[in-house]
Amino acid sequence: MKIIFIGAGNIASALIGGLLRQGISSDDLHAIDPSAGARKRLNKRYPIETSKAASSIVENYDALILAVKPQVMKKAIEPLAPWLSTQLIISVAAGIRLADISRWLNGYSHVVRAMPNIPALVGVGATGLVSLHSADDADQALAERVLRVVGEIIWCEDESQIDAVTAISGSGPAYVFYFIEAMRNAACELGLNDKQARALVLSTFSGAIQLAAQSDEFSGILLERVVSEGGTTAAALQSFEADNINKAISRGVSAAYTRAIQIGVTFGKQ
Ligand SMILES: NC(=O)C1=CN([C@@H]2O[C@H](COP(=O)(O)OP(=O)(O)OC[C@H]3O[C@@H](n4cnc5c(N)ncnc54)[C@H](O)[C@@H]3O)[C@@H](O)[C@H]2O)C=CC1
Ligand SMILES: O=C(O)[C@@H]1CCC=N1
Repeated sequence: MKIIFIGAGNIASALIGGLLRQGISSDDLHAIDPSAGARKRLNKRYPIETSKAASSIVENYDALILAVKPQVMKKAIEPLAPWLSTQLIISVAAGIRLADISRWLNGYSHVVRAMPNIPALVGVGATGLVSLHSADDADQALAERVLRVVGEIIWCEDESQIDAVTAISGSGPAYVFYFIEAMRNAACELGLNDKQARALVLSTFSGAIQLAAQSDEFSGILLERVVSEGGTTAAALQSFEADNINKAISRGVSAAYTRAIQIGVTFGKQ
């Protein structure tokens, strides 16, 4: 399974790191990026070959992962068209729709959209996938093989669901890091030092997540187990409710979803 990345930034780096950690050979990976800085940063961490522009080497790979920003996608992929025959295209860009990618590649049919997330770096990513109707079983099987290496995958039935995946698990690690930072700051305000705060907050997140994953019960029931009437947790939860934190999270996720749709519409007009 030979994979070439178009774009060598944050998500490409997480996927490359994850693939290498899970035993994919560095000889089977390549990254193209016009930025010398991006290539240098990648090569500092991973010993894979890189190039500054697309060339006929694209023909030697089974899958191309498009990992550029949505606004430069058209410009980045148009030069690839002459070297495509049966290779699978996997776009990880937020919003950019399958039909537009196919059109920019002169009607190329082997296209899948994937929305991974950065825990892929440590093999525990979550990826949603959706394919063009014209993509065949072999395309879907290869996309699954590539992304399963770095974590869980789910298939979406229609393309609008991938925008929901983007808002939940694509952007989601940032929401979790935001909550972690807020808890760390709160711990320090209460007099714990930064080392203590980091240890307690990370163990609490990791412990709660493992408990929820290993339990048959909904997280709402697990939450109730922590709450004592008139106790400390109840005091915190009443304060969260008064601040409408639940609604604020829902509004934030909706904003991400709406933005994914806007990105698709705006940049798909090109
Ligand atoms: N960062 C994340 O957690 C996730 C990002 N994504 C998607 O992945 C894409 C990339 O995001 P990041 O890695 O965060 O951005 P980034 O800015 O870190 O990386 C993008 C890279 O593309 C390169 N690039 C620009 N023009 C190019 C061209 N013509 N050919 C090849 N490379 C070119 C840039 O030099 C840069 O290194 C976006 O579309 C984003 O929606 C998807 C899932 C998660
Ligand atoms: O923020 C973004 O647009 C990308 C998509 C999901 C995570 N990062």
